Amino acid sequence: MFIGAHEVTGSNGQVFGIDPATGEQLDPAFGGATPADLERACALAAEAAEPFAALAPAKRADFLESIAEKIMALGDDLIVRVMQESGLPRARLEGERGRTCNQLRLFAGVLRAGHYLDVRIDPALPDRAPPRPDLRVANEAIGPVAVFGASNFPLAFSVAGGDTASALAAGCPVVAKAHPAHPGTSELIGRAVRDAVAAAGLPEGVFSLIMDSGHAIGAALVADPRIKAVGFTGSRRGGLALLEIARQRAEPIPVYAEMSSINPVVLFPRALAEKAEATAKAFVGSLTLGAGQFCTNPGLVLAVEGEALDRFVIAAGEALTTLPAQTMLTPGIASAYREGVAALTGHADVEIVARGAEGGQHGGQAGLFVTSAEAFLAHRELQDEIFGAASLVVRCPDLATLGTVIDALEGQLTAAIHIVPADEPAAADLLPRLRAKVGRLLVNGYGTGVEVAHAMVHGGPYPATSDARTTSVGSLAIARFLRPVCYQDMPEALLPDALKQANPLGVPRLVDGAMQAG
Ligand SMILES: NC(=O)C1=CN([C@@H]2O[C@H](COP(=O)(O)OP(=O)(O)OC[C@H]3O[C@@H](n4cnc5c(N)ncnc54)[C@H](OP(=O)(O)O)[C@@H]3O)[C@@H](O)[C@H]2O)C=CC1
Ligand SMILES: O=C(O)CCC(=O)C(=O)O
Repeated sequence: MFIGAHEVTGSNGQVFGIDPATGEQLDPAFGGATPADLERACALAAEAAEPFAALAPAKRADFLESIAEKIMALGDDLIVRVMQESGLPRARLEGERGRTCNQLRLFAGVLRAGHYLDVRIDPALPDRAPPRPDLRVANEAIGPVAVFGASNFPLAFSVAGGDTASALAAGCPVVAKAHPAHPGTSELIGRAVRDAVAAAGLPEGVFSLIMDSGHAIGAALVADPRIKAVGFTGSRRGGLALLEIARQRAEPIPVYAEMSSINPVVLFPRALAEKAEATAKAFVGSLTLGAGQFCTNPGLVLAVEGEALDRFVIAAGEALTTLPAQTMLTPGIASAYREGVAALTGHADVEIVARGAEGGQHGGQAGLFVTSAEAFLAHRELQDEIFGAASLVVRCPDLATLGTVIDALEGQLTAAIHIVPADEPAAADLLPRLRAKVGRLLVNGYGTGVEVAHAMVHGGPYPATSDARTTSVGSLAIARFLRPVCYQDMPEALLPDALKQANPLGVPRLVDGAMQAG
């Protein structure tokens, strides 16, 4: 672990990585944090909060870029360890490393551009009746943030992933809790961040990495009064547990939890008639990407029954049958997947369309299933997330019933519609109902492979996330860790640089309601 600058082997139980391909326990043993380790990490984070928040944005940008450089400098040692701990293939992990570093660089750009500060100045109007005071507002860091690394993206959603990058960009110290599925990866990345903190001459409490051999330390981290927000990606049960801890604190805090989503894909009739087979092939590619271990995985297909949907189902089934099983991330995730699929196959109203090949100790065998709209509407459990490469096709008698199915859905990260121009009137009717459910609507594609960009939303209504107003991917993610602070009639010398009259940071500002470039 890294408790500030210090390398610490915890003495509170042990955490081992497991090679999911073989089930073999990987050396070395990592030690779990003691309450004293956690206390020190939180105390250091609290000490670092003010100086880190006050650091010039351009310096924080340099720091984020330096983390990216240090991650790249880990070279193949990093990739080899992540492969061992996750069972994910090299090409995917090299891509994920690139995404992780680009995410850090994206936030460096955000800091240099300055829009994130959302500076607004309403100059005093002393002659108005009543007089208006001088009002200046800018976003400021919320304080230390707890980040829970996700199992399924050991780099891009983990120790130096999107939550950490956006919190550090906002000027918030981070106490990261490693996911126990990849302790070795977490140590390597943690060292890169710790070294970047030292190289930038920042207070050591800007970053700590803790391990937990059970739930107690993670829970105590969320409960610690010095922590002001939490970032989490994982199960609904885990996210809700952390939300409950945060709610019961003397000072409740926001928990930004990204949890479960089945990402409906709506196949409109004309598109289905024109391109059922090609759509099915692309669908199976997205469904089985990374053994289906994406929260953006297309777990639900909605369409009007008929010959065109039959063609889609047959083509998707044929594509899926030929696929080998893929090693899942952990023994626990593989068995949860098998249980989820068993519940579906045992359901009286669900038919099996096709299964992929079996294989491997923790192999995920892909599956495609079909049910009726009537059964889907009657059985709420049919929309539970099955984390892995399983999807359910819901045959609807008509578009009106398809709309009713959409209305019955829980909140989702994404929904995809497949259309040709002749479907647009029907799509226009259903879009408002879909929009009410999701954070991102996409056309003729699938939600897997989220672009890290300024206009991305990786969020959505509960249970996709705990706060539909936010995103965990893309530059808007920084907003989760900022809060507006207004200065009224503050003397120039006491104002933060972002709000000084001469605009020393050169940031864009809304002055008396008019936008001024930086
Ligand atoms: N939709 C999605 O994006 C994802 C969904 N999942 C789902 O989650 C299941 C389990 O996967 P996993 O990644 O381990 O997700 P979990 O939600 O179980 O765990 C994620 C992190 O939260 C911690 N945690 C969970 N519950 C608590 C608690 N009550 N108190 C304190 N800390 C807690 C875990 O710690 P520890 O493990 O040490 O207990 C871990 O660090 C999968 O089978 C899948 O169903 C998983 C990943 C992504
Ligand atoms: O699809 C992606 O690229 C990201 C998916 C994701 O956020 C997740 O699985 O947790």
